[in-house]
Amino acid sequence: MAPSPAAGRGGSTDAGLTDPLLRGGGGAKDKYWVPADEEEDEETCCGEEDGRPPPLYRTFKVSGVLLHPYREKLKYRVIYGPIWENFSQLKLFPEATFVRSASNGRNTVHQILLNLSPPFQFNSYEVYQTHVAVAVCSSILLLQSISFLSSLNYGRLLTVVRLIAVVLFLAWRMKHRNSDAMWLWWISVAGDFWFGVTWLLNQASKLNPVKRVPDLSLLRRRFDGGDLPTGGRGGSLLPGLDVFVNTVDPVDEPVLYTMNSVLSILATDYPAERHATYLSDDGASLVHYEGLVETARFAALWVPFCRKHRVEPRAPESYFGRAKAGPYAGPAVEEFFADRGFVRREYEEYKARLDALFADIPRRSEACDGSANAKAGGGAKPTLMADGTPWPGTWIEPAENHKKGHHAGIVQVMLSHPSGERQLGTPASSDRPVDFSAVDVRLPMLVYIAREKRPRHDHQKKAGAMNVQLRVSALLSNAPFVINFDGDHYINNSQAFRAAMCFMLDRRDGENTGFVQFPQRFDDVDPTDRYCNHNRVFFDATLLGLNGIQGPSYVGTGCMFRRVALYGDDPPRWRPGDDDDGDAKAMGCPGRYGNSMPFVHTILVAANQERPIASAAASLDETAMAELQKVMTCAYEDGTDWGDDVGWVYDIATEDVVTGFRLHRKGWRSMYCAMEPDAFRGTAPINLTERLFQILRWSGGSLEMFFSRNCPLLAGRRLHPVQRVAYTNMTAYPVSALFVVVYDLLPIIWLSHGEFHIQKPFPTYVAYLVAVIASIEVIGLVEIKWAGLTLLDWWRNEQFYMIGATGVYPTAVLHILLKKLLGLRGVRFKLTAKQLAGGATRERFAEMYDVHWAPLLAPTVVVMAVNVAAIGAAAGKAVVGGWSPAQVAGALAGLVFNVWILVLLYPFALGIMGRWSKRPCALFALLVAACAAVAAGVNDNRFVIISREMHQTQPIKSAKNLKSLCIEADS
Ligand SMILES: O=c1ccn([C@@H]2O[C@H](COP(=O)(O)OP(=O)(O)O[C@H]3O[C@H](CO)[C@@H](O)[C@H](O)[C@H]3O)[C@@H](O)[C@H]2O)c(=O)[nH]1
Ligand SMILES: [Mn+2]
Repeated sequence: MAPSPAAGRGGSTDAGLTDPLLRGGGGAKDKYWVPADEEEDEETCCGEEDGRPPPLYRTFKVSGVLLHPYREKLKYRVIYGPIWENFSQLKLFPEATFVRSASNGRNTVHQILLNLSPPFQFNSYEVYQTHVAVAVCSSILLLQSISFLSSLNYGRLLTVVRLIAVVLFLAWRMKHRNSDAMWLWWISVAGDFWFGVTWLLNQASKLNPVKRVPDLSLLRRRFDGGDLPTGGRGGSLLPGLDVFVNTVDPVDEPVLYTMNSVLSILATDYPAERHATYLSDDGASLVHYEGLVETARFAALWVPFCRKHRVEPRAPESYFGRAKAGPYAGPAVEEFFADRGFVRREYEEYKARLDALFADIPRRSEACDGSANAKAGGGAKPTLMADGTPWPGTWIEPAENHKKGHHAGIVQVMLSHPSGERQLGTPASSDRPVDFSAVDVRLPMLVYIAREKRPRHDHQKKAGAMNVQLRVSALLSNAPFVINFDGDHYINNSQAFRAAMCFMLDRRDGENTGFVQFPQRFDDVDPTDRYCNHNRVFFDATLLGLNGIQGPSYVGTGCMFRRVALYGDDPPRWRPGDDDDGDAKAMGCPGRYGNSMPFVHTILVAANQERPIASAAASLDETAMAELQKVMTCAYEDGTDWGDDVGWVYDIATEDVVTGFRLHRKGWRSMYCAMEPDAFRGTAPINLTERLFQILRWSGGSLEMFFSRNCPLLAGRRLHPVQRVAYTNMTAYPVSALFVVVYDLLPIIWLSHGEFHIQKPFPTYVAYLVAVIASIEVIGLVEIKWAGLTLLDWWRNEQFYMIGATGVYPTAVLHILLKKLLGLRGVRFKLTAKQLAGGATRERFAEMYDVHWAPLLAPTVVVMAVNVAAIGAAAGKAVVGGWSPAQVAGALAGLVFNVWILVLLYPFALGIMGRWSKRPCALFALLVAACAAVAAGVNDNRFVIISREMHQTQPIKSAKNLKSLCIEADS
């Protein structure tokens, strides 16, 4: 049974945090979601009575979409059923007023009036439950008012309608092979066909969106106390979790972000003895190492402070940076302000120490040349650690064995694994006026890793780094689950790990769940999201759609994995035979995993979810250290399956999608987990060029995947058929851009030939186009309704598709062609530089106004120029050309097209204007001037003569017509 709301609030005494609310896109938008019964029916008939644990999450499906404009006051009817034990609970929800109730014997129906004013925020579990009820009742509302559509949502209906329109359109085009240039006609028919097919593929994966909402209070009761035989405090039974954080460069990826990410992980609400954090530093820089030392020290204050006052979010930079703090949730409000003040001052000092590292380390090394210098050999000045010994990683002054791409492997346990018992802190003292005598002050394990790098060895970027983390963590803590973060992503909701565990531990499909993906969310994007960094259509619509099939794809960060799934194990559902032994043998085969026997032994153990983590870490003797060093070497993976069937996948710019795909292909399913407040947040590139390089990497990587052995079309039968369709579309999409570019450049022909028709009869063609394009937009609008998005999200998505399609995607296609035909390198993993959030000194979003020229920008500039020219020429000809009304109409249709392209490319235009883009009217003026210039150019002598002589006697019909007229005029 679903828990009663009371359990949600008071159920757990120890952490009693407000259960974070399950993202619904906020308020009334969720009226489109109803509880799904098919997964639940089993559970509704048999609760705990038959000895099986209740489910840890609930499933919701889209029911239908109200197309009428959003109304603030809606009448809902509420079913009195499993959701509430008692209707009086409704009063917890102040916006609800009771109207009346009626019963038919089976169900009691309550009618309530909800007054939801957007944006509507949920802040307690009870309100969420009401929210669920609202979803239930809105479906009834829909059933009554639009019964015909009750089972078929509008989106699906429209999809069918559009499909028919597209088929008719293509049939009509094939029947009327009539154009001013047949070769172009063929290209455009091929393009239309391709657009139709890819649209259909895309739509297929969105037909059954599903939302799943974890039940955190139930998880707490079952695994943290309450219902447990071990009972209460410290006796958590949650499984172990290894957390991976990746970083490369302390400048391009500011150390402060990375350390905030680490702090938010150390302080998260998960039993300290059950998780361990591994920071992988691909630059092997001393700044990261010493920064982590400082962080471990500061964590001793920060983590207990977060626990004591139940602070959110637990990354100090964003906690102290928030303009408005959330409501106080802890038990010691009287001490809060003093404590906070103290911690804040300490944080400022800690930040200053981090900053100082950039000056201190060079100074330290400068100060003592002499002996250490000579010892190191090679003449280069060594970079010294705090104790005066040379740093084994990269040096400021590069030297053999101490430079980027060439250095030894380093592993260092910064915080060792804590004991399983709660450990209370000390009362306030003079040097630390914060009372921790009632707070558990244990810190989880923290490890620094810099893998070995050798010249002429492909280190496989992020995927390589994570595979090393996987092996090192196996030897140290070997948790059955792992979660990975990019260095700039921090935990924004301390319940996130628990939410993901609800999916992993659920009795229905938990054991077949290979990974749980959270959506990516970003701070510091400009308010209008000029470059579509939030990418909401993908994260909130596409991934929800996939969630209804086999699960969302892996998107690189904020994703929890089952360790054995990464090792290439089969999900239980697909394991051959009854005995797990055969499988176990394959799993333990060293050739596959490399020749570290201690590592191979950890593999079978990793499947055991109940085992507490990290006993090994306590006794790190020399042999253990040697083994750790061994699994970090470049040579370790030679001749093994690492990067292929084991771990994160290599030789591709987007390790993420392909790794998730490999798991899906094995038959694992994945789950999508969105929460309110957002589980994790990171930074996004808001400079146009950085952003374009990012999507170049994504589109190039996708194509590479399509043309590799990981092509979705080649996968076996364990991949769900619709999931296969979705992956095909997800990897082949850049190809469409070739046709988009052709269409966008069509005005060239028109400019050079005068009037030109790609398809005749032209008016019918235009009518079809309008219908086909309009319907796709309407479907898009329906989609944003159920996905809970805004018009702006959708519009930016449209715009950015066009920007990508004009320059980036064709470049990606070119890359892959060169790679396949000439064996050149494919798209590379270029690190996305992160801007430091606008401090007092820096202008906010300064990066957005920086113009970095790159060849990648050129094609889009050409497309813009061509369309501006077309507008100008049309204007010029219309003024002096003496056109017939039919011609003017034709030109107007063309004009609409040109303007549409320009409107879509508008953010790009702003991007290349740099600082001028702060005054967008300048752009408009520029456009008018450009048009006038082109129009004047068109207005050449010949043209004037024709228009003067032939004025109104002979309309110019086509290029040929024009030529003959010229001859006439000349003679
Ligand atoms: O040699 C390398 C290069 C990169 N990284 C790390 O990889 C992460 C992602 O790199 P970033 O430049 O921030 O890429 P984004 O474009 O922001 O990344 C998106 O796209 C990537 C795939 O292209 C995914 O891996 C990421 O998770 C996803 O956020 C960062 O933490 C880096 O530190 C390494 O560890 N080693
Ligand atoms: Mn990133």
